[in-house]
Amino acid sequence: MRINDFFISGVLEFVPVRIEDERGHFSEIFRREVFSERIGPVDFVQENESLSVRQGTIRGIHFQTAPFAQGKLVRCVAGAIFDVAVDLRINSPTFGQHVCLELSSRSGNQLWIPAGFGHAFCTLTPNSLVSYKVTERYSQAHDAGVIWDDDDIAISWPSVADPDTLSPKDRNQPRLSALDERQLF
Ligand SMILES: Cc1cn([C@H]2C[C@H](O)[C@@H](COP(=O)(O)OP(=O)(O)O[C@H]3O[C@H](C)C(=O)[C@H](O)[C@H]3O)O2)c(=O)[nH]c1=O
Repeated sequence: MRINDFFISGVLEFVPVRIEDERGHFSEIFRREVFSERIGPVDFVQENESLSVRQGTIRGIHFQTAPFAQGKLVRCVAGAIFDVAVDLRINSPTFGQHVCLELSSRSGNQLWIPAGFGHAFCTLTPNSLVSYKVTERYSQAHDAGVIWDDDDIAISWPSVADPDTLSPKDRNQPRLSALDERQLF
């Protein structure tokens, strides 16, 4: 497992080893001891899957507020996505800054996004299937977000990004500057 870090502390890329043979490949996509050596003890309590049939589908920027803030281990099982993690930790020196990374079924890479971050992605292919483990269960009452094209966060979305694909919820997310500190981490 190769592990890469970024300029924002806590966010990591995991790239599992693929053992190829004439049938295809085998890969250990998660082994707790490898993960906890680097991240510390985490308990994944739920795993999600989302299929986006259209290239350019934008989902997010989402997070859950305390006490249901989620760490997420994200991978793209089919297709490819432009994945984004936004630092929403109030006291972080990189507050409001983001990491973006292509996740794809071809590379098998994964992004670890700690609690305290917003998460969003844009699909780069049709029928992109995203699977992610989370460290807290879903709580609709704690589901929150920031608008995808927030000026202060200033994500350079890929040219295929299509705002027409936004869910009604995502069309109406608040700007980062409009969020009350109690809604953040
Ligand atoms: C997240 C979630 C949603 N739902 C229900 C709520 C809605 O009825 C339906 C679709 O939810 P939503 O529109 O929030 O799905 P996405 O737009 O894919 O949101 C996700 O995408 C971004 C990128 C994320 O990182 C979050 O995990 C998550 O918010 O699934 C559940 O039943 N359980 C859940 O854990």
